Amino acid sequence: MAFYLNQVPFEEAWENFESELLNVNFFHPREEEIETVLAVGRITAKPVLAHRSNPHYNASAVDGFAVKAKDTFYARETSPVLLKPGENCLRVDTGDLLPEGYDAVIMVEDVFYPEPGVISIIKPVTPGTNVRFIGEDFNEEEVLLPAFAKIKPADVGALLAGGVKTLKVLKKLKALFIPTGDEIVPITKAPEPGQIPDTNSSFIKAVLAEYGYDTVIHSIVKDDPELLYKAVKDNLDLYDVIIINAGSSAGRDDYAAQVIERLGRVLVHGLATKPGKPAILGIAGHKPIIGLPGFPLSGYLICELILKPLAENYYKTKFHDFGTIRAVLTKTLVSTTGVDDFVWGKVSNVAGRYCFTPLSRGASVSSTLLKTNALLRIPRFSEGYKEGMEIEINLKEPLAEVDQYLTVTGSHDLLLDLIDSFLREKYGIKLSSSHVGSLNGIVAIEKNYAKLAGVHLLDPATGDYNQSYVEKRLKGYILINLSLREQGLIVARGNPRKISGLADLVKSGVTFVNRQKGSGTRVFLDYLLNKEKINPRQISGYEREEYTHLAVAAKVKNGLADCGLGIYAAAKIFDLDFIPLGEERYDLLLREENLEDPQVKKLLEVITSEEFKKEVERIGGYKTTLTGQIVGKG
Ligand SMILES: Nc1nc2c(c(=O)[nH]1)N[C@H]1C(S)=C(S)[C@@H](COP(=O)(O)OP(=O)(O)OC[C@H]3O[C@@H](n4cnc5c(N)ncnc54)[C@H](O)[C@@H]3O)O[C@H]1N2
Ligand code: MOO
Repeated sequence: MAFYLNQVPFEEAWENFESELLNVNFFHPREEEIETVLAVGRITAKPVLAHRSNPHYNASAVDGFAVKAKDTFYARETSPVLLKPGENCLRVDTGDLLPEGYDAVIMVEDVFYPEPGVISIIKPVTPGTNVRFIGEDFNEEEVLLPAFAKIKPADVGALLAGGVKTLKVLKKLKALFIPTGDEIVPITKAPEPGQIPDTNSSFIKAVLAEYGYDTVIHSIVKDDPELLYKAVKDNLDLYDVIIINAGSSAGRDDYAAQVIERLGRVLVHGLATKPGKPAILGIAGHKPIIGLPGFPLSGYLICELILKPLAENYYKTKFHDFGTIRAVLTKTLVSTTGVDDFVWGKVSNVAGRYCFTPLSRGASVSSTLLKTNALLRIPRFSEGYKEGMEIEINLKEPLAEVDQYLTVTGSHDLLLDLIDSFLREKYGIKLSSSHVGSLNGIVAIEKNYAKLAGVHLLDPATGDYNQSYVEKRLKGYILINLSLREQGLIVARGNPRKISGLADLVKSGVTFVNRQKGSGTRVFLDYLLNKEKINPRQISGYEREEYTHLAVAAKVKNGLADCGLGIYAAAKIFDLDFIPLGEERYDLLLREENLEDPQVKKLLEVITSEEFKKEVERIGGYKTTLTGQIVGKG
């Protein structure tokens, strides 16, 4: 075996892989003939020549009268030339064949009708006026498309005009995706604890489709080296690329490398990347075999780093490249040297500059895939990047779409999802929210990392909300109320622990799930605990932190905690019981200058609309008496 879980820089690994594939002639074009009408997105294998000229006959370019130019030579306003349709001129329409013997066309609106059966012309025309001659557009045998061109929708029209009904394109790369693992079950089955639904197969197939692969999904192969060996061996001749999913690392049931080695050669096992470390690159029977790490983000990255360039080399074209932009990093990222760290995040435009907010870096976190629109690479010689630095990021969607985002940060509230739906439907604006808690939300507005922040911070000294906290950091700000909302204890349905208030949290056996420090809910809890003279250290689970109301409710629902503090709406969604503890003010904080921002203005239109307020009241646990009103300024 060439390398066993070595850490090879990915460029080096790719170069090694590519040169081995060149040696076995893998990138040699393989072609097939297909119908032009089905060719969009395919890559031409050869130059495509016109089968006929366009136009293929001399045609009138206008509605008018076909004439012989020499007959009009003396036409003047003062001495018009009279012609007789049917005798020395003919009525034609746009696209009609130019009749034999005629060489120009005069538009109907340039002609006068002095008497029936006669037309009068007051300006001469030259031969060819308003005529499209044979081959004016292109001639038979002319090259319409070069080899290795990606066929666009508009190309189809031109090809068909040139009589090209079928053409030679590169055969699509055929990939076989083999999901492996005793714990993996088909997505059609409800997974039992310990079982994992085979989400990778469909996900990676869809990713590969964007790079021009046709992927077939093999049935799930158990962790048995003989079964995996057979699955690969039996299919080696039928596919261009074989992908073995999971079983790539050094676990007891990780057989991918061993199987590849039996059938051919492992070139690389282990990349100096994070995620994606255990990837395997091998060759058997002149075919590339790739061992994809099982975690979704790891597998996705290997698609980007290896399977994408593989296809680009074969098709000699680039796929889904939206380029790079420079953006300000909103959070410090620490990275291990020696490893290229890839971080997915969300980029949006705030106050004329792009801001990049990293998402969770866990390789198994599917929600990162849902939210991301950009990828950052921290090179292996770097220890990371500091918050506030300008960095280069790789876009994963077009810049025009990035510009549609309105960034909201701070505390999480379910109404933000509702606002997002309203904004998308009415104005094509997309809310991009990240949840960092109220205090960090204020910091984000101060640093101009977001246009809005949700805040609900109770000042224990005054009983008022938000203003005193914001004043400490910001000048020129505005607080606009989003809603008054009920906070309380979220407990299991039927309240089996008989919890009636905070005092019950210290009862023996009662477990609690908390919100993160800096969140408004946490401040509220600590305020109440202090008021009731309850020692937080006596609460079992006080140290367990979640980032959203829904996450707290989900913990209670799943029996992982007996109760948590959160809003009524979260309890309702999970069909849990709720013990109200008080009403709080949830406001949106923004810089005064952003009040005139077009996206912010639309958001204010949404939240002040009756339609929105009605929807909010329907959810329950919210009051809209102050919604949309300026409740603080400074
Ligand atoms: N001792 C070591 N342990 C691990 C190492 C290591 O170097 N030494 N590397 C870690 C890294 S990094 C990764 S990434 C994973 C990769 O593991 P495998 O490729 O061997 O995959 P499995 O362990 O079989 O599965 C991991 C995980 O992937 C998910 N999975 C697998 N198949 C599917 C599928 N078809 N659909 C959805 N999800 C799937 C699943 O969550 C598995 O639990 O190894 C670390 N360990
Ligand atoms: O490659 Mo693993 O993906 O770092 O988690």
